Amino acid sequence: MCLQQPVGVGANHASTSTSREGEVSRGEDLEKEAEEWRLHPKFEREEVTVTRLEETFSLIGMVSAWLELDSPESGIRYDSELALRQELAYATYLDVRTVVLPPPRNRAHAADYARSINAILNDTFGSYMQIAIRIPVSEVERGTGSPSGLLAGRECGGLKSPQIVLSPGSIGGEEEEGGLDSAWEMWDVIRTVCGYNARLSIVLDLSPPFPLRPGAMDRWSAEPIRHLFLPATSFIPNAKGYPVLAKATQVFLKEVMQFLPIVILSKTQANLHGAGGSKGYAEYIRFLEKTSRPLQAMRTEGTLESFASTYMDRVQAPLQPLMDNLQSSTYAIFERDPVKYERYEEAVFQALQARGQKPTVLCVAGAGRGPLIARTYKAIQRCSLGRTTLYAIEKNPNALVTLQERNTLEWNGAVTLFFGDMRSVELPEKIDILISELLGSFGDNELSPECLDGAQRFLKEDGISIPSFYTAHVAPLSSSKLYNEVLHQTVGDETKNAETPYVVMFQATNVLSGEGGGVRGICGTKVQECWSFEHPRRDLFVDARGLPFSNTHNTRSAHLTFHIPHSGVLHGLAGYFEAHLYGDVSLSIHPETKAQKSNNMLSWFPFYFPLKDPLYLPANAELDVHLWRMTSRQKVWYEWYAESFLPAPTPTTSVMGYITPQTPNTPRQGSITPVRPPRPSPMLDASPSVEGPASFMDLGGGGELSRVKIGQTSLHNPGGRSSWIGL
Ligand SMILES: C[S@@+](CC[C@H](N)C(=O)[O-])C[C@H]1O[C@@H](n2cnc3c(N)ncnc32)[C@H](O)[C@@H]1O
Repeated sequence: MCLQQPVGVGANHASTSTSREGEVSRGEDLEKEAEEWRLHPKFEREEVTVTRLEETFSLIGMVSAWLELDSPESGIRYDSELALRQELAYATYLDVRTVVLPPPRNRAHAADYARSINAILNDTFGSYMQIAIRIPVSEVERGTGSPSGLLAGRECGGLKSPQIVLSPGSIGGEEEEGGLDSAWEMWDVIRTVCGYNARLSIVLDLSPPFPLRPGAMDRWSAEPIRHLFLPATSFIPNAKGYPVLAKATQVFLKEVMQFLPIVILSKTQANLHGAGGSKGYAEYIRFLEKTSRPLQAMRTEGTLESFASTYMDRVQAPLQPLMDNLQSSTYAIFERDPVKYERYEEAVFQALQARGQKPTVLCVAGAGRGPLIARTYKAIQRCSLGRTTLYAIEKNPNALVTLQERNTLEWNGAVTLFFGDMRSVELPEKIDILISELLGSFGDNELSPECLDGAQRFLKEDGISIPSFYTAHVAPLSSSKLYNEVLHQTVGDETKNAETPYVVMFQATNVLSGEGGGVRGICGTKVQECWSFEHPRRDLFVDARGLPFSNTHNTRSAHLTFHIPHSGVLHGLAGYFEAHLYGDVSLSIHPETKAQKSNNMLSWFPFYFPLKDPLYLPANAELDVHLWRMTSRQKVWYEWYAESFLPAPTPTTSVMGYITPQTPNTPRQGSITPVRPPRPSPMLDASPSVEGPASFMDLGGGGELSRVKIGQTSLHNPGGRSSWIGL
């Protein structure tokens, strides 16, 4: 929907007539015409490229590229917004569902651009229309700064590669460094001002140059990318002259293909490459699609990705198997896991083997529909060692019926079933091996610690628990999709929803933390351990029945510090667990160990602690995360809170060892004078050479750094007011 520039836009730039009089009169005419247009905007037939409904099915409308919603001149901004409304009204008339807007170009006026978009999103017209903002990933080329805000991308259809223009001094005089993150920052301003409106998305413009800094593109995977814009100029010829993409662009594209974006190719008819013709570009994109690992994993049966493909980025309330009685269909989903039960069988097998010929009493606590009994039974048969006795406990009366049936049909009555809560049921004798699977996505969130504390009284002195040990882990997460999901739920109020942890199969997310100690060298790893639980616990004070007096020993707290190498927005915390079953057998959903410990295990999606309000984190920030596991007599709950800091020189510290340049007022050349190290810039993204403690030296420092606080979240879920797990 390419329009000519209406008279109103830029009319106050005026003309170059030869005579002064003519100039004045032409100026007046233009102004009058502009006023008429402002009052009643309308198109002439020859100003539009489509007119009929039949032409607009699946059409993506390209809004005129000359619109300057972020012009430094308020008149141009005003007229641009009017012209945009005119185009969108016409697009709505023709039922166009998606329109692409030209990129913001002027960081200093990104808020103006954002305000206009927000006003338009809140207008009644086009309420089904997706507004896609074209965002170029290419970094600012030094020296292109111009206050005019419009250097490129003016031509119709916006096929020219847009550039970002920084107004002089727009980012606190740090133009050079600020440019690195400008495109993302402008997008961040727009979506924040627009309240994370679900109708707003990104057309990621991959026009060259493609950013090569490590981690520079990661942040885009946490944003709503619905389209990719790929001009033929992004391609390079391969040895035979066919168009291909450079390695870094290929890697990025293969990764984002899991979001199923629409790829918009342009200039394919321009004969820029020797072979392949105009179809060569699309054929190459299809080839990348076929070799995209995440996409193919989603399409291959038996993988976690294919199992979870309909759950991607959907927040779900965690199960509460202690408080609720699960449905048969829920158990059936667990039982599809090809890995978890195999791991348990192996753990029981190893534990039995370690006991040799000794008679062994085993108990499966929380047996559900019996898959762990079946695997324990198999492990016993595989061992064919000494005499064994097998008990099972289940508190869900409905599942007990299935257990009774299976015991008769499959296990020849070899299992003695007990109905009730493992914290109160009595067994006829002490046992050697206690097998349970009461783990949640965060390890302890389905109250395995409390249940097993109650069941450990069955264990003999040297008895073992499978699992024996588990740990909870977190990482700071960015995802506008998840933020939206939590915000726009149909049930519950906003506070309650934002103070509830969820289970989510992450897709459009980005872990913001980096490895390495950060600028001050004190930060932990990318994903950090919060706490652990061990079973059985021999140090508990117990009553006459063998039950703990209180549950205070199961409270936990964690204070973790993360290094944030690239600027980003924190929307929540990702949670994971690792569990040691027995011997060398473990389970894990920790992103760095899951492939090695329990690859393709389907039973657990990661945990997600949302934030009520997003927290902006500049590059090189430190994020302190506080997490608490709290308990009362009736319930267990989590509280969470985060603070952000920037490394800064200690105010009183002066550092010896810098050779100052000679000026009339400084001592003779080569003398050593105390100077204060320059502040590491929040605008300068960390590169591999600036991630460790030594990096500060690279930044020109060398002195002690403390830190200044720059932000915080509220305390989430105090007293378990919004979410808790019933005991
Ligand atoms: C996560 S399911 C696991 C079921 C089955 N073991 C499996 O792996 O598929 C946990 C089971 O433990 C049961 N359960 C939870 N807490 C219990 C308790 N305190 N006493 C007895 N059963 C319990 C639940 O009813 C549920 O059947």
